Amino acid sequence: MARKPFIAGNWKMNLNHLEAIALVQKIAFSLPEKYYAKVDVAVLPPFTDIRSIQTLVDGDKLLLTYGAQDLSPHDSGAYTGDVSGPMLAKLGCSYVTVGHSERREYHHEDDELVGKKVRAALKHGIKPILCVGEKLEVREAGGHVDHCHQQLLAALKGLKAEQVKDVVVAYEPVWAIGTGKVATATDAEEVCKALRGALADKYGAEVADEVRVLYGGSVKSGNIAELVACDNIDGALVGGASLQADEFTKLCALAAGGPLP
Ligand SMILES: O=C(CO)COP(=O)(O)O
Repeated sequence: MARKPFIAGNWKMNLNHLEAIALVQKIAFSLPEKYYAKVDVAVLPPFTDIRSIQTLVDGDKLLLTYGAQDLSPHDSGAYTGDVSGPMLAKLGCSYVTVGHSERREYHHEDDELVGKKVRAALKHGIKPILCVGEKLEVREAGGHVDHCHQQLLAALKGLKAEQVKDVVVAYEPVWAIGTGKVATATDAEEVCKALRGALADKYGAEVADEVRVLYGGSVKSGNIAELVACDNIDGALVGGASLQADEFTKLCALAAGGPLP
């Protein structure tokens, strides 16, 4: 089955709502609509930008989608500072990142919490972008495939095969994030292929064939083409390069198979 490439821009904690509007307008202006037939594009801004982006996307009927970078495992209640799945769904979010290594590291999120967040997203019709990835010492010890495999299956625990189809998996080796050190396409494909294999073993070939597996970590317009050329890499979760309209547009166009706009 041919999976449509998917490029998601994780803005992390960058851009206020005015800057967010300006960036989405620039992307909309520079990436002609015809590209969306061949690539799905999403931006994942901070919470404070989402309402502005919703208004822009709905008002101008943009084909770009958007989502959030985190959600609470709870629907509502006394959880100061948290934002829930129903709130994100009401804002039209299509995606939410879950288990990003920065949340695992700075907010001590473990696989159990990540799993709860995956289930919270799915419950409200939001596709989780489930991030897995190893630190440098794990890769150097040769444990990267097992590590990612374990993170994946732990987060999906308890889900039915039908639900797993709506999960997007992102392989993001921690040592490649924000460092300029991109994994080689061969290294990225090795893990993405193993993750799809793990999904096939547990949920069946049909599910594994449908799930989109992305690579993330220092992705730019200069390396996206060789990454998406790999059989098991269906696109990218892009950090730094998603903050520049020209670079992000180029990257999306290349993931669509070109030509550059
Ligand atoms: O963490 C990332 C996306 O979620 C990757 O970030 P960079 O593209 O800046 O390396």
